[in-house]
Amino acid sequence: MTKLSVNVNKIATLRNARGGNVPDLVKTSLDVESFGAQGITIHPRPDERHIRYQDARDLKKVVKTELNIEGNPVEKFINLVLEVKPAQVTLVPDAVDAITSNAGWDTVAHRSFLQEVISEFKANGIRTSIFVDPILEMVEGAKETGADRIELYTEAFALGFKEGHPNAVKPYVEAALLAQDLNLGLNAGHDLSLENVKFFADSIPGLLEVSIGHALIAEALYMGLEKTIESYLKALS
Ligand SMILES: CC(=O)[C@@H](O)[C@H](O)COP(=O)(O)O
Ligand SMILES: NCC(=O)COP(=O)(O)O
Repeated sequence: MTKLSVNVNKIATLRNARGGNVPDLVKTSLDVESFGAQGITIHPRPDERHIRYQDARDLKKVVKTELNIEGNPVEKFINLVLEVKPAQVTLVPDAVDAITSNAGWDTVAHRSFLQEVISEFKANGIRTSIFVDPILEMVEGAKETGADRIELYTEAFALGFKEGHPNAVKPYVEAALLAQDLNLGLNAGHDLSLENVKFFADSIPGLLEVSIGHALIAEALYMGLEKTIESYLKALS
């Protein structure tokens, strides 16, 4: 079974639009858990435009499933993760001004930096994952960094699938098989939705976790959060 970690960035975006505490990120995250999601993902960006660093501290106190913190390991982010000690940290090489994550790591060019950061997180008992494109050399490079898992960046799959090309999943299957051979755990995320997630999860061997936010929150506008999460859990079972 693949676990569902709900990315609650968009709840924070909505809250920040008015400056108060509606919707309440902590309450929504607890509801998400009570509806059956097996994890909560947050991606604090340096400008704190959605998730604030304080949100990570607040969520750590109450999340009973797995808290996954994603982000670019700049000093401020590293310090936050070491303070909060989530179940998992996912390293994403996003530029400060990026609208959203738009590429995986070059795990060969950044190997020694990633090795250093990962060993510090692991020494603090935090599971580590690296966001990568489905490129075999990058999966091999991720193994060399000492990471526990990789998260496959699924935007290209989502786009191909939407345009009627289910074979867009092929590079992901190959990357997943290599990850299995290398004994690297496998997560995936970005632009997954109720339309594509079942096909993706059924195609990918050894998929441990998907993190989904943007589409899930948009779908919940029509279906409600509880029913939407139920639909994802069914698709992933
Ligand atoms: C790592 C990743 O794929 C992202 O999708 C992400 O965490 C979402 O970030 P935004 O909510 O800022 O678009
Ligand atoms: N790691 C991906 C994630 O957390 C959510 O991405 P998206 O569903 O908002 O595109």
